[in-house]
This record gives sequence, C-alpha cells and structure tokens, in this order.
Amino acid sequence: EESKRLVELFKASSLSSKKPRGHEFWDTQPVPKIDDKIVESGPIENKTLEDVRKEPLTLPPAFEWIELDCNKSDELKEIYTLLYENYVEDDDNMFRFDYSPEFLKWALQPPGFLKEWHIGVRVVESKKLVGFISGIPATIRVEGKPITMVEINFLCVHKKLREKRLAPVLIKEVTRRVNLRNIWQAAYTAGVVLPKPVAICKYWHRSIKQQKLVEVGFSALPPKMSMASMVKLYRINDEMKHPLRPLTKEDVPSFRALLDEYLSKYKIAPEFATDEDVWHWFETRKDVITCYVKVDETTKKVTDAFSFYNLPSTIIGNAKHNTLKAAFSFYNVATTMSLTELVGDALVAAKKMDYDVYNCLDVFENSTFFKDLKFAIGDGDLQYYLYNYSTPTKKSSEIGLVLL
Ligand SMILES: CCCCCCCCCCCCCC(=O)SCCNC(=O)CCNC(=O)[C@H](O)C(C)(C)COP(=O)(O)OP(=O)(O)OC[C@H]1O[C@@H](n2cnc3c(N)ncnc32)[C@H](O)[C@@H]1OP(=O)(O)O
Ligand SMILES: CNCCCN(C)c1ncc(F)c(N2CC(C(=O)NCc3cnc4ccccn34)C2)n1
Repeated sequence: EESKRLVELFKASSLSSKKPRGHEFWDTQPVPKIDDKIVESGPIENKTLEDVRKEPLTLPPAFEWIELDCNKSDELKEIYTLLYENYVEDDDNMFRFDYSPEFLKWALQPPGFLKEWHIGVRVVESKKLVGFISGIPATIRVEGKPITMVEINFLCVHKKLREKRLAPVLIKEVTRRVNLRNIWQAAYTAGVVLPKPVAICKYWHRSIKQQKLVEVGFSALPPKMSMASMVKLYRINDEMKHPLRPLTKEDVPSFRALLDEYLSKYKIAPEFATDEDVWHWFETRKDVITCYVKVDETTKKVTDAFSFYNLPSTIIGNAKHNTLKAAFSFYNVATTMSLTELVGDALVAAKKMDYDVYNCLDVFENSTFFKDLKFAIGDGDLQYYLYNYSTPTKKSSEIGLVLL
C-alpha cells in the first residue's frame, strides 16, 4: 500500500519528466511567468477592438451562457445558492463562505456596473446554474497611475464539474466582454498561487467569541491554558473609546477626500472617483457593510473611519454550530487617533454586533496593531493579481486595496 502511494506521489511530483508542471491556461495569458523578474510597470500586451472575438466562447453542447440579473431576486438567489454550495472552502473543508444575497447585490452592482459582466453557465436541459464569474468596473492606481480596470470575483464551478477546464472558458469569456468595452486590465485575488502574484498577503484573526471558535475548530486552546483564562485574555470592552457613529450622506464629500488622500500613498489602491462610489461602498447596510466615522465638531469633516464587511461561513459538519460569523476589515483611516485605537473601537462594534471573529489582512499598516490588539496569524494566504499589467512585486504594506 505504502509503496503504491509513493509511486503515485512520484508521478504527481515535478520530478517525473512526463507531466509538465506548467500552467496550460495561464501560460497563454498576458500575465508574468511565475519566475519573471519585473523591473518596470506597464501593460503586457496592447490589443485593439479589432483583435477581440465578437462571439461568445464555445461551451460544450450541454451548456449555455446566461447573464444573471441581480435585480431579479430569483436570479440573485441562483448565484447565492451556487456559491453557498460550491464556493471557497478552507484546506480542511471545515468552512465554506456564505456570501448573502444582499451582500452579492451590493458587491455586484456598484455605480457603472454592467449586467453583461455577471456571467453564468447553465445546463441547457435543467437550466441549473453550474458556473459563474463576475466583473465590476474600478479605477485602480498602480504606483500613482490610475488605470481603468475590472475587479474579477466570485469565480465558481459546481463541485460536480471540477477539473474539466471550465474555469479558463469562464475567464476567457469575461475577458472578451470586458475587452469589448475597451478595458484591458483587471485586478483579482485568490487563495491559490497562479502566475504571478503582485503581492502575497496573510490573514490575521482577532477572536471575539473565543469559546465558540474553539468548539468549531477555528482556533485551538493553547496547552495548559483553561478556557476561562483564554476567554478572559480576549475580553473586549462594551464601549468605544471615541465618538464614532455610522457614516451619513452629508459626511461623504469630506470622507471621499480623506480616503483618496490616504489611499494615494499606497502602490496599489482604488480611486473612489465620485461621491456615489463612496456612498455605495460605505453606506452602512445591515448584515453587509458597517462604516463608522469620527467627525470634527467645528469643521464637520470626517477625520477617522473604520469599516468592515459581513462574510459568514457555513461550518461544515459541526453538531453544535452551523455558521461562523466573521467581520472582515475593509478600509480604515486614522488621523486624530492611532490606528490601534481606531481598530480597537472597530472590535467593540463587532462584538456588539455579535461577531465571532474579526479578520484582517496584513495590508495597509495593519501589521502595526496585530500584537497590541491580540490578533493571531491565520493559515490562509491571499494572493493579489493584476491581469495584463506587469509591475514589481509589492510588500503587503504597499497594498491599499481590499476585494470582497
Ligand atoms: C481585462 C479583463 C480580464 C478579466 C479576467 C482576469 C483574470 C481573472 C481570473 C479569475 C479570478 C478569480 C477570483 C476569484 O473568484 S478567487 C475564488 C475562486 N473560487 C473558488 O475557489 C471557489 C471553489 N473552487 C471552484 O469553484 C473551482 O475550483 C474554480 C472555478 C476556482 C476552478 O475550477 P476547476 O477547479 O474546475 O479547474 P478547471 O479545470 O476548470 O481549470 C483549471 C485552471 O484554472 C486555474 N484556476 C484554478 N483556480 C483559479 C482561480 N481561483 N483563479 C484563476 N484561475 C484558477 C488553474 O490554475 C488551471 O489553470 P492552469 O494552471 O492549468 O493554467
Ligand atoms: C476573491 N475573494 C478573496 C477574498 C475571499 N476571502 C475572504 C478569502 N479567500 C481566501 C482565504 F483563504 C480567506 N481566508 C480568510 C481566512 C479565514 O477566515 N480562514 C478560515 C475560514 C473560515 N471560513 C472560510 C471559508 C473559506 C476559506 C477559509 N475560511 C482565510 N478568505
């Protein structure tokens, strides 16, 4: 048995000359090769509309393309259900993201969105949705240069149709439709390593409901520590230190100025071009997005803000708990207090809203507060990618972009 397993391992390893360890699909795409050394920044290929295929990519006969309309609750529910059953899981298949329908509508319909970029694959016979990929418009500054891009997200193929090369077809189709709109760059993140990460970021977690996190296997009780002392260690105050309150429409112009100023110092960051953009992304929506601001009494301008989004996970096969309630840090700006005090108040807000855990990437200056606020490093890396744009690899702290 053991020797058979070793033979299997050898075959699968890169030692066996037979199987090229290349990327059949990604090596055909305008992205840097895994071991490229990049020195300057710019597009990798320059195509024009004439080069773009006019008709949709060919699907196997049993399948058809479909555009999903998020304004139709039944179609939004179809996207939700596909992801609920088939989207990202951790390596041990203990958790699977459970993006809600309201969250998906928010994520997919920012100002300037196009329904044609909400692309599904259906089974002709049963009309069952078995594949999805989405793009939304975004202006991303790369080393100070604003580039019109799309953000690609929610790529998903039904578990029963995995490893049949359907993902490259979905990716090529969304690329085609975006190119037809004269957009040639994209930004995306993934938990997997592909050619070629522009940054590799780490997740850090701050326990809020320590006991539940241990019960579901999200975190482990350190040896020789009692649950009681562990709970005490992670206790969070009930009141904030600062007078922060939900963002209002009147706050938007000054908040947009504060955000754009703050984000301009990062090597990769979004540009929130209009007040509508900022209101879309930061208006507090129950169970979707929370944004609290501190406003200067005299000038009435926003001086500090924290925000986090709601992304629960299904707990796969746990007798006592079905859902992990996680808050994911979004954009935070501190000018009249330390980032540590600001995020400390975000933890108070998250506790009040009954979250189990508060998650953060080591982007922005986030690593400055992990120790003081008792964050623990996670086991999930998040790779950042740019499509058709090469630029030298960035440190996590040079990234000022958070995708959903
Ligand atoms: C200008 C506009 C451009 C727009 C497009 C920009 C690019 C956008 C790119 C997409 C950004 C997505 C952002 C997010 O949503 S990241 C979240 C991705 N979704 C999940 O992880 C959900 C659960 N998993 C699945 O649904 C499937 O496993 C997926 C659909 C991920 C792959 O399906 P499957 O497992 O059945 O495999 P296959 O046989 O069809 O295809 C195998 C090929 O696919 C490459 N692969 C595997 N995983 C990913 C991945 N996460 N990004 C890009 N490529 C990926 C893989 O390296 C291989 O290529 P190569 O190694 O042979 O070359
Ligand atoms: C394209 N959009 C990228 C963002 C999607 N996001 C949020 C994501 N992408 C990959 C990850 F690695 C990840 N992690 C958050 C950390 C975490 O919480 N790990 C335990 C856990 C709880 N629930 C789940 C569900 C799936 C995977 C890990 N899970 C690791 N987050």
